Amino acid sequence: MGYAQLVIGPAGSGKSTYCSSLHRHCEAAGRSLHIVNLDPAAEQFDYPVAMDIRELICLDDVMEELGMGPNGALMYCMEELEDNLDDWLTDELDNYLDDDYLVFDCPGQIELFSHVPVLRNFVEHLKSKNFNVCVVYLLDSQFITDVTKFISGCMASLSAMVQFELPHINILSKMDLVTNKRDIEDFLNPQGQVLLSELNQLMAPQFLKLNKALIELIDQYSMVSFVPLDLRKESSIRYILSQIDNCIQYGEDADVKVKDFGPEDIDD
Ligand SMILES: Nc1nc2c(ncn2[C@@H]2O[C@H](COP(=O)(O)OP(=O)(O)OP(=O)(O)O)[C@@H](O)[C@H]2O)c(=O)[nH]1
Ligand SMILES: [Mg+2]
Repeated sequence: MGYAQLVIGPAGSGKSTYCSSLHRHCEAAGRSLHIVNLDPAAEQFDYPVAMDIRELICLDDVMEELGMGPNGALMYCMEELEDNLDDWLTDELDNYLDDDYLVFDCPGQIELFSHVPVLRNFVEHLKSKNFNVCVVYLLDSQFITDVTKFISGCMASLSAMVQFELPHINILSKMDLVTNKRDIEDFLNPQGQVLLSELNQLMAPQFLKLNKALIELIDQYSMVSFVPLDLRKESSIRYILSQIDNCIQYGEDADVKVKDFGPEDIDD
């Protein structure tokens, strides 16, 4: 059994920074973790790159040879990845053993986690190789200063939840930049009714029904829960990692192996 995090979220939400902080944290804790670059446009890394999509395909080559712009070329590269799941990815994964923990640092193009099936198929491939996968969705706390922005962030995360159908953790990144904590606190564990009344106050009366439907949708998917990430605090990273480990049952198998079931453990 392998373990994996798929780190996604809008452009600039802090995915690569999170990956490098996680790597540093695990290194200090003596825990092995490998970060994989899935962004063909990335140029600099603060973490050792264990696997790199740029070994498969180079964004600049695609732009030059096919005359594409940066976004079109990126989608082309990701489709190339999809076409190479059975060879390139499988060969690369063969370098890792049972119990290895991989973290995939993804590009931030939102279409990759809303409707384009590349990453979904990528994850299916990982699952077929016996990986337990958790989606880690990062949202920049700087954009969550009012309820309308919060709702749009939730809806983007929700579309990823629906697309991947995997254990899913929402992270509010860059908490060090939040000066007024009260602005954010309302959104970490918000109450549906409170959000609804704020939304109704901000929007024209013809949106009342839509607002109610949106909040109900978010409530029903248990979406209204974000874990704050403050990279200055080791405890914050540790907490998030423990939540993710829990989702993908990392460490639990080991416990089962060492537990010695005696007759007293058997239910009558
Ligand atoms: N203050 C602060 N800045 C951060 C934090 N995380 C990321 N940043 C900054 O935000 C910018 C984007 O961070 P990245 O980690 O590159 O974001 P990304 O999601 O990987 O971006 P793309 O790969 O382009 O989608 C960089 O300038 C980072 O230095 C944080 O926790 N606090
Ligand atoms: Mg990045």
